[in-house]
Amino acid sequence: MSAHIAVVGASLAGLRTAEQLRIAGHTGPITVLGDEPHLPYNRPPLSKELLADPGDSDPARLHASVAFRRRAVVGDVDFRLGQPVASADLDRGLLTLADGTGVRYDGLVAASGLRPRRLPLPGPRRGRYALRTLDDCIALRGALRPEARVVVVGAGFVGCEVAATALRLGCRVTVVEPSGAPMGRVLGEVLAQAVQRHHQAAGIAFRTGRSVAGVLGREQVSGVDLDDGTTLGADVVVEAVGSLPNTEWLARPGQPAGPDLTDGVLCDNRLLAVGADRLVAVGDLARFPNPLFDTTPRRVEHWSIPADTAKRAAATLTALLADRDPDPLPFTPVPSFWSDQLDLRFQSYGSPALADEVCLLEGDPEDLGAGFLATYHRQSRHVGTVAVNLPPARQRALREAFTALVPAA
Ligand SMILES: Cc1cc2nc3c(=O)[nH]c(=O)nc-3n(C[C@H](O)[C@H](O)[C@H](O)COP(=O)(O)OP(=O)(O)OC[C@H]3O[C@@H](n4cnc5c(N)ncnc54)[C@H](O)[C@@H]3O)c2cc1C
Repeated sequence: MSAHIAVVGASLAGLRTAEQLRIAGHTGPITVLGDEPHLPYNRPPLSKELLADPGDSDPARLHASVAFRRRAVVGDVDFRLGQPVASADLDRGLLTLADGTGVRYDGLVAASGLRPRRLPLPGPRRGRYALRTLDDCIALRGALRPEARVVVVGAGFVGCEVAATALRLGCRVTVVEPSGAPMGRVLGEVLAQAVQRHHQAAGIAFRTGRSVAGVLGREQVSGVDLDDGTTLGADVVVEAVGSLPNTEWLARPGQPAGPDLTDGVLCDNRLLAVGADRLVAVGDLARFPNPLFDTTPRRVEHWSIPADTAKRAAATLTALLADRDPDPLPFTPVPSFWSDQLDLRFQSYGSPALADEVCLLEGDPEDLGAGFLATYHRQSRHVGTVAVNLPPARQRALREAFTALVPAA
C-alpha cells in the first residue's frame, strides 16, 4: 500500500504507532513530525531517576529502550524533529508546519499528547517550573539544590513524585493541594491519608485544602501566598496542576463540522476520530470508550496506553486505507500505571478513580512500606486494583486477575 501516513507527535504514542503500522502491513511512506528536538524518549524517569541524578544527563541512556526498538522495527520511517505542525486541512489531507511547509497525507495519526496546565497567576517567571519534557527536567533539576525551599503545587502523581525526588536531593519541600489528601481522586480517602502520613514522616510538609493565591518576588520567586492568608517562602515553585491536550493544530475555526476536540480527540472504540475521515488518535490525546468499564469516552494518561492504542489505531487506519472494514472486536485495554515515591512503589490496574467503594485487602495503612493491596468497586463491580510494594510476581498475577474479573459492559 503506497498511501502516505503522517503522525503528529514524536513521542511514545507516535513511535509505537509507526511501528504498528509496519507490523499491520503498511508499506507506504510514514512521516513522524515532532516539535521537540529529541528522538522519542520515556517520560516517567523525568520526575524520578533523571530528576534525582544530576550526573546522568545522557539522553541516549534515557531513551535507550525505545530508541532500540525504533532501529529494529521502523528504520524506514522519516522522523522530522523540531517541526511543530501548525494546522491540518482535513478535507484536503494537508498539514502546514510552523515554518509554512506543506505535508500531504492520505492517513493521519494524532499523537500530540499533553502540555502542563500553568497557574493563571502573575509574578516572576524565574523559579517557576512545570514538568513534561526532557528540557523541563534538566531545567528543574538545576534548581533543586540542597536546602532549597521547594513548593510543589498539586498533589497528583507527578507532583508527589517531584516532591519525593526533591526531598531526596536535600530540599525543604511543601506540597500545596486544594482538595484533600494526595492522589485522593485515584487512591480513595483511606489510602491517600495513609500516603500523606507516610510522606510527612519522611519530611514532606503538606498544606491540603489550600490553594495558591499569588506568587511573590520581583524577578525571582521568593514565595507563594495561600488562600488562607498565609505565606510560604520558596526558591522553587513547581506547578503540577494537570495537563491540557495539544489539539490546537486540529482546530477548524469557523467551520461547524470536524473532530470533537472538547477534551483531547473524541474517538470511537476503534480509535477513529468522530467527525473526521482517515484520522485516528493515540496515547494521552485519545478520548475513547472502553467497554471494560462503560460507554463513556475517557482519556487515559498512563505509559501503557500509547502501546495499546497504537496497535488498535494502526490496524484501523491500515484497514480504512485499504478499503477494508476495521476490526469489529471491542478494544478493551487494561489501564495500568506505576509510581515511585520515596520507598513506595505504587502499581495500579484498571480505573480505581471510577470506584464508589474501596476494599482494603492486605496490609496496614500505617505501614505501607511493608506491602498493601486494595481493590476498587463501582456498584459492586471490580474496576481497579492498587498495590503498594508488592513483589513483581504478585503484580503480574494481579494484572491477569483483574482482566478476568471485570466483565465487559
Ligand atoms: C513527568 C512525568 C512522569 C510520568 N510518570 C509516569 C509513570 O510513572 N507511570 C505511568 O504509567 N505514566 C507516567 N507518565 C505518563 C506517560 O509518560 C504518558 O502517558 C506518555 O508519555 C504519553 O505519551 P504520548 O506519546 O501520548 O504523549 P506525549 O508524551 O505528551 O507526546 C506528545 C508529543 O507530541 C508533541 N507535539 C505536541 N503538539 C505538537 C504539534 N503541533 N506538532 C508536532 N508535535 C507536537 C509534544 O511536544 C510531544 O513530544 C508520566 C508523565 C510525565 C510527564
